[in-house]
Amino acid sequence: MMELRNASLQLGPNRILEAINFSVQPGESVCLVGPSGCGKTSLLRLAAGLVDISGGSVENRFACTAAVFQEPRLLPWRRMLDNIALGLKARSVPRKERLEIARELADSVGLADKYTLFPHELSGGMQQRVALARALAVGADLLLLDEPFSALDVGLRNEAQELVQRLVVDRGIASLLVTHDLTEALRLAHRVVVISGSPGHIVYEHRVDEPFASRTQSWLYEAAAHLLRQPVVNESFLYKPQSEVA
Ligand SMILES: Nc1ncnc2c1ncn2[C@@H]1O[C@H](COP(=O)(O)OP(=O)(O)OP(=O)(O)O)[C@@H](O)[C@H]1O
Repeated sequence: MMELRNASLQLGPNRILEAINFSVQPGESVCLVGPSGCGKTSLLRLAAGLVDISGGSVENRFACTAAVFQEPRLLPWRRMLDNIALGLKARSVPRKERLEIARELADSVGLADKYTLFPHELSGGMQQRVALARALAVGADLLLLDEPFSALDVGLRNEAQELVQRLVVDRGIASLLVTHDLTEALRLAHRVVVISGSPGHIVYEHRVDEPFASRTQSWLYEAAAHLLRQPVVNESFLYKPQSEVA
């Protein structure tokens, strides 16, 4: 599992996060939601070990953690299949084997006919799917996903959420997903964690007991409306950082 205990983060003069206590269990899908600037990405970076914690502790006992960011961050000079296989190369997996794994993953994210294309020949949604396949290729048991669908339009977003559900959540890969979209969180999470304030802190946690198969569009809207009726959640979504207050 991965656990943050009383974690805080200070970047330069700014106190970004404070008193963060939460964990991700094996196979669990946790979604972090909250208004822009509340520190969701910073929390993910803490979890990924990309920034140093300022107080408290972060412990990651997962065997392999991989991340997918807002931008796909593919290597422009590498073909699609080689981009998926990148992490395997770093782990010295022989070329034949890594291409086999990459092909299988390319197929599972719906890019079977695009093996030899370069990133600039792929649409934004396709590039995002390559990034997801690349993270899955290394056999991660914890995936950190930072708003991977935010740049996609509604139809593609729906498709990408379906992929994450099928390839990550249903396969029992633990995930920590940042989004500012409550319905997206409610669709994919076992647990939704709401962050707000400055410094950012956890204001609400919500376990989602509805089976994934029953989370229809109308259920999602209903569940989001229910969450937004909780005063602390409602306030957090109305919250504006001091810098944005006129
Ligand atoms: N390197 C840094 N130095 C100082 N402050 C930073 C740094 N990186 C981020 N911040 C500040 O930390 C706060 C939280 O930023 P963060 O990107 O984690 O929020 P977020 O909730 O992910 O926002 P969004 O939803 O808009 O992506 C912001 O006020 C931001 O300006």
